[in-house]
Amino acid sequence: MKIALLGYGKMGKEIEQIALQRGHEIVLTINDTNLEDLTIENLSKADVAIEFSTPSTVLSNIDLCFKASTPIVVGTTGWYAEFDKIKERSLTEGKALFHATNFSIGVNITFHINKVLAKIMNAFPEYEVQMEEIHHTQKLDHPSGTAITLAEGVIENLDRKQNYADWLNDGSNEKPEVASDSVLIEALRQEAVPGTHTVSYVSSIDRIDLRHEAFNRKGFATGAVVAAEWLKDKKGVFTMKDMLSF
Ligand SMILES: NC(=O)C1=CN([C@@H]2O[C@H](COP(=O)(O)OP(=O)(O)OC[C@H]3O[C@@H](n4cnc5c(N)ncnc54)[C@H](OP(=O)(O)O)[C@@H]3O)[C@@H](O)[C@H]2O)C=CC1
Ligand SMILES: O=C(O)C1=N[C@H](C(=O)O)C[C@H](O)C1
Repeated sequence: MKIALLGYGKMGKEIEQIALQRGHEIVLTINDTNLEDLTIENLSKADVAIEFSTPSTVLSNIDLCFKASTPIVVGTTGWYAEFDKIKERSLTEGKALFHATNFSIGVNITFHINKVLAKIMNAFPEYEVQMEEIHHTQKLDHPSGTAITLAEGVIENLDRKQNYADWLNDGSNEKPEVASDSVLIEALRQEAVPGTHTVSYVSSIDRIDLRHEAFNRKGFATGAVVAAEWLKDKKGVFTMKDMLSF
């Protein structure tokens, strides 16, 4: 396949390596220094675009891919408040969009277990649920997209939780008080951490942790390339659970 990489930073470069290993061709790479190449004409030459840029640039990149009718795989996080509008436009205009807050298989297994665990915990009100995400210091958004997906999995399945609260713990602020129906997500920023997520249930006598730790970015990048291969020749809006068989 001919692939356009929208965003050629940490993830764009990792995706390039995996895509080349899998026999694909990179026909366009875009970062902040060559935005003049980001045209409908250039995008039309690609079979698929893979978008890992920034929360402030992703929406215009989706728009350009829709105009070029180039299927797009989106890994960028921090834009999901606009998701419903984008989904409706994609469906109305007959475009192809694959989105995921996390493309790694390990995290998607964790998403599934998280939902099952949350359902079980309805019977055990003595446990309080809390969440932690740790990422590298360059990360622009908080809480992470993955943490939001985990929180949504809890909220859908654990009757005593209705929403989540965000706490960027940079050492300068204290743990906030949150309403009893809220899941607190603590975001920590530490040098070079690719992404670690923990969902914890804590009682006065013990603690259960569901934890995923990425050792590097290969899982995210491989998942994005496999999603691009899967998306080819499809129309509609898809995510990992459409592609995975569990
Ligand atoms: N869904 C998933 O599995 C994963 C998602 N992510 C998400 O992917 C995104 C990117 O992460 P990461 O690669 O670590 O970030 P980086 O900061 O390393 O890379 C972002 C890239 O976007 C480029 N860029 C800036 N403006 C534009 C534009 N208008 N169009 C296209 N590219 C542009 C930047 O260029 P320049 O360097 O010149 O500024 C840079 O190359 C983040 O939102 C992150 O949360 C990350 C990992 C996994
Ligand atoms: O910014 C990152 O690096 C990551 N972002 C995604 C997120 O916000 O969940 C996925 C992964 O954790 C790495």
